[in-house]
Amino acid sequence: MTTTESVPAEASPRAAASQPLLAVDGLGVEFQLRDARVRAVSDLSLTIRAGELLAVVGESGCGKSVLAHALLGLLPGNATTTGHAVLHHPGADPVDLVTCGQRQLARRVRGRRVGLVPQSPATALNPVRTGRRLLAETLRAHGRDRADTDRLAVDVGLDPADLDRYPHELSGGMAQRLATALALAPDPSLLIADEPTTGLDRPLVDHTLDLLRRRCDTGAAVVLITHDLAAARRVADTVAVMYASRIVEHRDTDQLFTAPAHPYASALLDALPDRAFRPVPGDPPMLTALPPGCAFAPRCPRRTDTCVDRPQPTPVTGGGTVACHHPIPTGATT
Ligand SMILES: Nc1ncnc2c1ncn2[C@@H]1O[C@H](COP(=O)(O)OP(=O)(O)OP(=O)(O)O)[C@@H](O)[C@H]1O
Ligand code: NI
Repeated sequence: MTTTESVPAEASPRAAASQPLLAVDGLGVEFQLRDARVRAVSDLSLTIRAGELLAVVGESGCGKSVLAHALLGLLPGNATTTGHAVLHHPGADPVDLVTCGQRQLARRVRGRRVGLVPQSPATALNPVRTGRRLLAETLRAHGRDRADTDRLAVDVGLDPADLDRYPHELSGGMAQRLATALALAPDPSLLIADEPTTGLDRPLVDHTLDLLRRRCDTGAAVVLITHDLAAARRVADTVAVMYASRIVEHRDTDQLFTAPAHPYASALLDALPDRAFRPVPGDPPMLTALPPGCAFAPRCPRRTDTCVDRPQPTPVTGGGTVACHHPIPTGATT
């Protein structure tokens, strides 16, 4: 804790939840291909607070993983990133993750203040080291006790004996849990978990989700990227719904699930087995040829001529934002 902090570090998680940790403003990512440009993230703005678990949901290819990689400076050379993503940290200067450069990201941010559970962990693990060695090295690099390896394994639902295996000896689900343990080892203030429950059976899915929730309850923040809307509902405080590179709705979890405002969010919820179990009609657009207006309009039952203009995110009664010319009335009173 520093004397300049207005909220004491030992404040309750509820109090900590008022501190902005990451402020993303106008983030854009474009990939240059030989004969086309892929617009993977467009004008994306959001704030994540300490103690908050934000779920990012949306159909395959809408830009969720690119968003994660942009925040960590992990995009390939054909990517151009614009906008800002300012990470605040008690007792340290804020860092703009978009403009600060690879050196700062590597030395001060990646795997320290911000941890990533990658979407395909099996390929991200060093093949010539056992899980125990990978974990012990990460712990030591961050000044933590190597003996914590077993505790971290148990935390993520891994049998400590499995830490003595090499990555190729791990099942997909085991590699997934090891990747989560590696991301947690430095005790990051922000954890970005990209589909962290892939390959896990239901009890381990719930175990992982509860682990992420507990991290937030002790003051860290988590971005959970997931296809699993039930998972988002179980643990997230807020949900950002992405469609074709943009956030189209960002609301409190209960409010979104009770009364979605964007027709796409509503269609996603209707696809759930315990609701209408009806897939979202039509296909998402190519990110190489996004329309100038609302990208969902061709699939949208509420579209009108107005939708040829791009809708901007606007506040929803009761909190949050929706980017739609014809949002579904949410019924909220204040
Ligand atoms: N290096 C790259 N070069 C060109 N296009 C890319 C590159 N990486 C990703 N893309 C494109 O960016 C878009 C967004 O990809 P992204 O991986 O973020 O989707 P996603 O929402 O994470 O999907 P999923 O749910 O399947 O993981 C896709 O159209 C993808 O093809
Ligand atoms: Ni992805």
